Amino acid sequence: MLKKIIKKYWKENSLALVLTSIESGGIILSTVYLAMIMNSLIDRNQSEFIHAFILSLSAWGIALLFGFIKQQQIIALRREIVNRIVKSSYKKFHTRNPNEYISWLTNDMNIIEEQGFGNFYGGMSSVTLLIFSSIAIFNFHWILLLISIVIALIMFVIPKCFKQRLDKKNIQVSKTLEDYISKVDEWIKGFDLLLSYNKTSMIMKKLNAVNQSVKKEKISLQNEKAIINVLIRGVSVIAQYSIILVTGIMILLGELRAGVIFAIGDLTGNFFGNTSFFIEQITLFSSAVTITDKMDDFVKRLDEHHDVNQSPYAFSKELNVCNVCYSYGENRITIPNMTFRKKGKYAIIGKSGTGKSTFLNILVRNLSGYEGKIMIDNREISEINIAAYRNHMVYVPQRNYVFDMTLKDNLTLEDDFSDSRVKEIVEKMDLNQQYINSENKLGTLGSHLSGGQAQRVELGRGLLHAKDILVIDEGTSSLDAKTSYLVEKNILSDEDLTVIFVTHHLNTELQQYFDKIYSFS
Ligand SMILES: Nc1ncnc2c1ncn2[C@@H]1O[C@H](COP(=O)(O)OP(=O)(O)OP(=O)(O)O)[C@@H](O)[C@H]1O
Repeated sequence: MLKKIIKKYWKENSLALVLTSIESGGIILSTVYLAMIMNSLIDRNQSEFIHAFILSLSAWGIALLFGFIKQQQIIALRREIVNRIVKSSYKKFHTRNPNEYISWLTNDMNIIEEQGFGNFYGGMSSVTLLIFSSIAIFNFHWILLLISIVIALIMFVIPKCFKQRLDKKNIQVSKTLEDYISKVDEWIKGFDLLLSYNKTSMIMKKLNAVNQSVKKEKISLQNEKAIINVLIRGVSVIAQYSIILVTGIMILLGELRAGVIFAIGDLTGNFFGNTSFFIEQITLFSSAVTITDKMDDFVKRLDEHHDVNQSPYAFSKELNVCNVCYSYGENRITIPNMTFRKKGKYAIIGKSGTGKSTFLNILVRNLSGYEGKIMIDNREISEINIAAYRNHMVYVPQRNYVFDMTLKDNLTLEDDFSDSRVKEIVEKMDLNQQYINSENKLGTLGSHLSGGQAQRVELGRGLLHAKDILVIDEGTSSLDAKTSYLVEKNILSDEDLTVIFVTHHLNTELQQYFDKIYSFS
């Protein structure tokens, strides 16, 4: 994926390359500018002073611009990853622990930022300095440059021998970091529970264990890098001495003047120093690219896109469920035959584990690969464009999810709804009216709300967005009898909606509102 991004932003990269060259040139010229500034001060030459000063400022300006462009690349990569995650289907998204995505966008981005782009641009800078030194060495004698190039090529072979091991270690580090994020999420969130058991020390124990693995993998990666660097620098030192030796011989043979010996050390130091630096940087850069391979793999397995502007579709008569079975491996679940008429109200009851949530997940097309038929107005649901289908069906899942936004934003999900409609929903859900225009946020995962309030926010969101069919999975399980009666009655009184309501506590007083009650066994 990184390769793709680099290709896509090649124009900016090549610009950055030019800027790096100018920046490197600027670094060398800065001494000249300083000398010019000092000379102009001594000579009290005002125009020369301004000239040198502007040149000096321009060099630094370019360096700053270069830094800005470099930053843009990382932003682009983050955006690309988020874009790909957003486009994944329910099934693909859940092939991974959500914390892995968090790790991609945090840890992996840091690795790519430091080890990837940092080295990429550093490598570009070395190339420029390398070119300057080569020109200078060539100026003395072409044989010196030829020998330098041959040794430099040998140096390029060294990291190739270690490439596979380095890539593997980079991936290992990235994986242990994913694991670390997952464990931090799992155990830190369990704090309240563990506190009541006097077992918060478990957090320390579990996180220490996974931290040790991160440390071990990082040290192992660091060792690998150190071995490569020592070898490259070793060859670089030997190369410098060899060139000095050759220069000495050439002076004795009368091919070069004696003064060259004083300059060649510096020049070869620059040449081989930058060659080894370049090799190190490019090696680290290319192994950072390997991390993005796992993201590519994820993207290749995406099969479905959420394009909400797809062809229109309308629910006009009825939805039929006929001989549907779903298997989780060996566990085969049989769904009873059911019919849901437009604008009808249906309850689904049944013992825990009989497949009610599984059915709802099939119905809202989170799960595919079922046997049997689910027909909506005589059309198999899997044949309808998924985005268009979801536009008509709203699903309120068993586990509610409240974002750290205001009540209004949580209900509307930042869609356009009139204030009066939002107010009506807040009333129907028996939520506090004073929250409607409040700027107060509801806290991460609704931490500023009670369990029952969070559930009513989720139900309100569903009711507000539902156009045709509202599917609710135990949506009132955290509410007291009086509130759940009120909220359920308000939902069931909506004449235009088809409601499919899974519940463990069917309110006898509300039975009259249901057209049919289906029982799972
Ligand atoms: N992702 C999954 N992987 C494997 N098995 C699963 C998965 N989800 C559910 N199951 C199994 O499928 C069966 C039906 O689960 P489901 O959640 O649909 O039941 P339910 O009737 O909704 O239960 P409850 O009333 O307790 O919510 C259970 O045996 C459950 O263990």
